[in-house]
Amino acid sequence: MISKQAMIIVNPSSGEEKSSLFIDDTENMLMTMGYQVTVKETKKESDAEKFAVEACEKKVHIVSVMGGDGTVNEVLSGIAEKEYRPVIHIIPLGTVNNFAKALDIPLKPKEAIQVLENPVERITDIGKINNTYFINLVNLGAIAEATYEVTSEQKSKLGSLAYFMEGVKQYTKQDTFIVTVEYENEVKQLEAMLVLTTVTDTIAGLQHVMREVNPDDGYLHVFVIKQISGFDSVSMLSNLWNGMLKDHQQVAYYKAKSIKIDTNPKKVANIDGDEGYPTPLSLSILEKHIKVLSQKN
Ligand SMILES: Nc1ncnc2c1ncn2[C@@H]1O[C@H](COP(=O)(O)OP(=O)(O)OP(=O)(O)O)[C@@H](O)[C@H]1O
Repeated sequence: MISKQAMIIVNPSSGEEKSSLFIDDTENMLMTMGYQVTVKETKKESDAEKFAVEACEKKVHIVSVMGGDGTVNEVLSGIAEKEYRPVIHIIPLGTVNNFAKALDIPLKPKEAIQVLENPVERITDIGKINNTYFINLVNLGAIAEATYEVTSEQKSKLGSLAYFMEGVKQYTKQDTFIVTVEYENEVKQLEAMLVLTTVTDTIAGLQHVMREVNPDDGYLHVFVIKQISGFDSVSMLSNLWNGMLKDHQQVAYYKAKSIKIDTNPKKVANIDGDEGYPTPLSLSILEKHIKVLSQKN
């Protein structure tokens, strides 16, 4: 008899580089459950995606991912448009672990491994951006060369979005850009500081902060944050905290199956100071596409 197949995809560089402590436990648990297990270790960018493609081709039943959001994103990108898609089990080892938080996956690795014993299967959408995929958030906008100071404690407590809001106090007009949103045959042009497009309700490490968002609701949720003052940034943070970002007067909100976003200038850095995406961007949603194991509430 051919036994059921499982694959463990490990990024040894994720978070605090503690993956080696948990590989054996995961492998043993899967073997006890009757799986034949292959362990794949990533060495560089795209390895996790490549292994995930292989898992689809070999019709592996379950893929356990040990890593942070970057690794999970690569794995989900690898399986996104395959006809056969394995069930995904996540052992969060990153620093932020947005996706795990959004799906209520335990953040302690040992507890995340134990999810295998008594899982609930959750189905989630996945976002498509041009020809790649995203599981949480696409953000456009940053305050260039921010000089503001936030303690690392504040940053880890509030997340990088709060850090961004703090920076608003230093903001100058040059930090805005023109965003054109094409949505349900309408074209809207706005002056924006930040555009957030999300599939899940967890952003910048802040868990369940967007009441209108569910990972399986079949929609992209776009928040265009217009020009804001220091005063606005405080009230906006409070709205975010209470799950009401979309209701803030300086926020334009769109719920869409697909949306086109263009900016002027063409390339806008993102919150974390990365280069960001060159625009125009074409975003869409693949509905109820990925099966992820989580815990019972
Ligand atoms: N062996 C490796 N050594 C160094 N970098 C690696 C290795 N394998 C993969 N990578 C890189 O690690 C990146 C993903 O890291 P990941 O997001 O999982 O961890 P993290 O940054 O600590 O977590 P988080 O995103 O939650 O903060 C991938 O984009 C990939 O390029």
